[in-house]
Amino acid sequence: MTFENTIEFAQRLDAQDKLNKYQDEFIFPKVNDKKVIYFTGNSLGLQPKRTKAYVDEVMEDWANLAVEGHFYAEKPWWDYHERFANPLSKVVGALPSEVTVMNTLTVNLHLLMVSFYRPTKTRYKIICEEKAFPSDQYMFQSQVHSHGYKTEDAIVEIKRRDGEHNIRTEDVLAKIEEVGDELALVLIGGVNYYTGQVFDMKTITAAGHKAGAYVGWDLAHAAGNIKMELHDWNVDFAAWCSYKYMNSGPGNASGCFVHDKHHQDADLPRFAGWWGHNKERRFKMEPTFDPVHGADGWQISNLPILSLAPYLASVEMFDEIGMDSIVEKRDLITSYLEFILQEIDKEVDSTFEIITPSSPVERASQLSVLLHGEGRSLFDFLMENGVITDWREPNVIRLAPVPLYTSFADIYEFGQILKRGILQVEK
Ligand SMILES: Cc1ncc(COP(=O)(O)O)c(C=O)c1O
Ligand SMILES: Nc1c(O)cccc1C(=O)C[C@H](N)C(=O)O
Repeated sequence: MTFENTIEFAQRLDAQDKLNKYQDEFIFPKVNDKKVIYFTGNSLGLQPKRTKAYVDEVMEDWANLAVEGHFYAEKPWWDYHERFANPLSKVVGALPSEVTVMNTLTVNLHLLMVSFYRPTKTRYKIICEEKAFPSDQYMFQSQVHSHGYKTEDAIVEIKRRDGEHNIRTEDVLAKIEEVGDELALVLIGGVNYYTGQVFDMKTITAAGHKAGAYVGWDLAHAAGNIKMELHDWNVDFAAWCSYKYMNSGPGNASGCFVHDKHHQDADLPRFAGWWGHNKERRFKMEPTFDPVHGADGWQISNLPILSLAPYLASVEMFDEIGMDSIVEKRDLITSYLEFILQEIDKEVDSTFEIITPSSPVERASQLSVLLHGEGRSLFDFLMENGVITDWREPNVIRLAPVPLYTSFADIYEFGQILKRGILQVEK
């Protein structure tokens, strides 16, 4: 499609957009009495209007039923999490038994590493990406230390080549082969938080397995953003937060995937708690742990229903829309944003650079822009003028035109604000 940098063209795209009506399903903050252009759904998604009713329902049930709500609420709390299995499995390409919701992301990755990072004297290394999200780096360091290994020996980072912003798949595969028999685990962010690069999860997972390692994915920036086939790709485990593209609220519950080939493996260690115990016998208060078959068997505690309520509102919305429609609009609107950035660049002769891959296969709903010249003051200008982006050190702004609530007209308007900003900041 040939794009145009005009409001009329943007409005024509909006008129053809099947997801356009969903913008009205979300609550937008306002700046100067005008709803913002929200580009930070990769950090915290907007609040869907329907969420409040889900939370109110739990509050009402708690008020009216108290403890009886566990079993007699319209959506009983004791198996509330089972409502996620179907819709959430479709979001990540899994069998319903392979997904569960619990805890928060880093906590879940730690818990899954109890099962899938079991180093031996000879096979103890973890491969991850250079500059992984800091929480992942701290997690890797504390995991290898807890097993008695040294960071510099046990953690192998895949580097970017000099002068390049993204990691090449061939370099990931070469590193996996090089580490070979010493490799215990490959654990990478499916979509890199800083650059927005989408990794080739299928190929990397197969390579990790060929080397005899387990392969897991941190899907914080992937869930609700890209289409995945975790089951078919034979991924061992994965976890994601629900507060970014899945709009379930600040710091909210995490989703987990454990491949069904591991569900019956009694030798797989895990940290247990009563919510992972055989559902029929959970309230018999037996002394010996008998895990639920499926990802639910990794649960530990009685679930926080007030956290799950917004997440349920979200997965039901995703189920209604489907990942195919999201991906279709995502690719178009991301390309339109890229076009607008390039147009503004030509018009004002700026010095910014898009560091996200240009191939639609390697990117999703995020363009990261390296600000060589304009820097922090341009970011401040955008924020003051109702464009909510984020700043990541040393000098990158990330723009996520989330397909569920961003219009093509927003992208056009953003271009105009950006142009004004660059001209003003340069003065
Ligand atoms: C890639 C990635 N991993 C981990 C985290 C940490 O998530 P949490 O604080 O929910 O554990 C985030 C975001 O905060 C992230 O983007
Ligand atoms: N969870 C966050 C928070 O509570 C405050 C600020 C940022 C966050 C984020 O989620 C950051 C996000 N993971 C990122 O990609 O930068």
